[in-house]
Amino acid sequence: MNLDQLLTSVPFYKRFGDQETNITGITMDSRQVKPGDLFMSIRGFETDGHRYIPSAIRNGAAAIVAEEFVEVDVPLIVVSDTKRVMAQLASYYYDNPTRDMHLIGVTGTNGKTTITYLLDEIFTENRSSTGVIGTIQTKINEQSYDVANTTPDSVTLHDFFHTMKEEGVDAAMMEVSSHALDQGRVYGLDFNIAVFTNLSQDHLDYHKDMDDYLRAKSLLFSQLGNHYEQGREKYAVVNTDDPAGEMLIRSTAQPVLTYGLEHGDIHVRNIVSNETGVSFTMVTPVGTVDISSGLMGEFSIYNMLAAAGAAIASGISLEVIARAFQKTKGVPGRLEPVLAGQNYGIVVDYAHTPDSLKNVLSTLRKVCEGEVRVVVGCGGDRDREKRPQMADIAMEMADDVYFTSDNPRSEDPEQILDDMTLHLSGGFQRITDRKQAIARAVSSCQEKDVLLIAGKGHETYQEIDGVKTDFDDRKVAKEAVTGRREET
Ligand SMILES: CC(=O)N[C@H]1[C@@H](OP(=O)(O)OP(=O)(O)OC[C@H]2O[C@@H](n3ccc(=O)[nH]c3=O)[C@H](O)[C@@H]2O)O[C@H](CO)[C@@H](O)[C@@H]1O[C@H](C)C(=O)N[C@@H](C)C(=O)N[C@H](CCC(=O)O)C(=O)O
Ligand SMILES: Nc1ncnc2c1ncn2[C@@H]1O[C@H](COP(=O)(O)OP(=O)(O)OP(=O)(O)O)[C@@H](O)[C@H]1O
Ligand SMILES: N[C@H](CCC[C@H](N)C(=O)O)C(=O)O
Ligand SMILES: [Mg+2]
Repeated sequence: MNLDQLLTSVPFYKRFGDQETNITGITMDSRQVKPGDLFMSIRGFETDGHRYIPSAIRNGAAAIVAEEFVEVDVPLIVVSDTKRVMAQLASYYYDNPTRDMHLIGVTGTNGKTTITYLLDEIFTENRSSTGVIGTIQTKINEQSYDVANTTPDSVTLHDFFHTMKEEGVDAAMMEVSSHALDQGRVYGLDFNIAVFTNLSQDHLDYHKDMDDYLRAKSLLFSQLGNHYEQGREKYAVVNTDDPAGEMLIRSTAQPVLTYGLEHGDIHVRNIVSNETGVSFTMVTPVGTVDISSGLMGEFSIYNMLAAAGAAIASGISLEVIARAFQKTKGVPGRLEPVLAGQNYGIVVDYAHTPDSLKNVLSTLRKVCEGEVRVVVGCGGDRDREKRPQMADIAMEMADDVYFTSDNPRSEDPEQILDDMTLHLSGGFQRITDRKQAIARAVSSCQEKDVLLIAGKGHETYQEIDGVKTDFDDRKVAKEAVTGRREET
């Protein structure tokens, strides 16, 4: 594409060098630059992309976008915010793919992955062709792609949406993290529906405080635009049982569907919750329907209400929604049972925040006839404030606690465990090696106990000292059960 044509998508810029230039790709990483690419210089958290302009040009960059003047012999475009301009350029370059599909964005501290999976199941039940972007994978129809972030950068996103359009996807659901909103990764995407799940302690390594975290979340709702200008049905779907919901409602000009357990446009009656799942009557503005699902716990009802809200706003019938909830197999690594022929329960779950740990432990408490045991750690290079909070929850809610490592990344694992445990007076085991911690916990289990292995869920690695090695809680737990059986 011609550079002049591409630049029509950017309202304000200064151009140096007016030679005719053809652009054959957009990239923000000098190491990925191919001849003909437009190189975006991004000031990041680790380094400054402007430092790599010479290396981008050596790799064949045809033009540079930067936030300051630099002497180069290819066209230079100077703008005030390269991250957001990158999103505008990517939208134009990939022919605004999200304008041609139904796009649902889900934000909130917990439940995003689960809700996008439920929406995928609902839209598939409705015979749509679907695309999903999130923590576990990007999925376009049946094809799966690996992802480095829950919400990728704007070029990767537009590339995915372009592929979705080519593959005939008509409904896409994506997780929108607060980091992505803050960094403009989703800027320029044309969302039809924005969903809010809940707000609780996390990411205070990144956001200044909880208000700052909520402000980032609110960008998804202000981005929904103006209903009348767009001429397209757009909705916000908001959990009003969460106090943060009100602020998000004020952030959007679009109509809002609220949900909550007892109050809200969508709410429930007659909840039955046990070890086989939940059932309830769902009351909605378009009618009432009985729901029965194998998903466990009150928090799963919230996730179903959020997904139902987005589906109802998309015009999908209650019958289709109920059928999808009935059929759902759940999400990998979310309350996933480990079945190795043992007479006690083992569950792997991605709870890595205080609120999610509390929810999962309280769900297991209600169904466990024996002792509840937990193996849990906290991630390195992430929110330090949540560490003692998660430890307190484990101590209060479980009968037997094993503190261990969960992706220490560049941090000293002992320091993380100190943050979790130094304020405690005992009554727990501290085993830094996660495999050993799981083996010890498994060896303590008696008939009818339940062991929760929390924090890593679907992850298949452990990152120590910046190096990722294979590690899958589900496999390690199975091996521990087998090992215990062979010992006896
Ligand atoms: C802290 C953070 O959010 N970092 C994100 C950010 O990278 P960064 O700003 O640190 O980039 P940087 O390393 O400083 O580099 C700056 C620029 O120089 C460029 N560069 C760098 C080196 C070089 O040789 N050449 C070169 O061109 C880089 O490509 C980049 O454009 O922008 C990148 C592209 O979008 C992200 O991949 C990266 O996510 C990192 C990997 C990360 O761990 N992020 C986490 C905190 C995150 O975003 N998590 C949320 C989910 C959280 C949740 O919901 O639980 C997510 O959406 O994934
Ligand atoms: N609505 C909810 N409220 C509280 N906790 C929840 C809720 N839904 C799921 N959880 C808990 O949070 C964990 C993560 O769920 P899920 O992966 O759906 O959330 P997420 O928002 O995508 O997380 P991430 O921010 O890591 O992408 C689950 O394993 C479960 O323990
Ligand atoms: N998206 C989350 C994942 C946390 C998962 C947990 N296993 C950890 O490594 O902290 C984050 O990056 O904060
Ligand atoms: Mg997720």
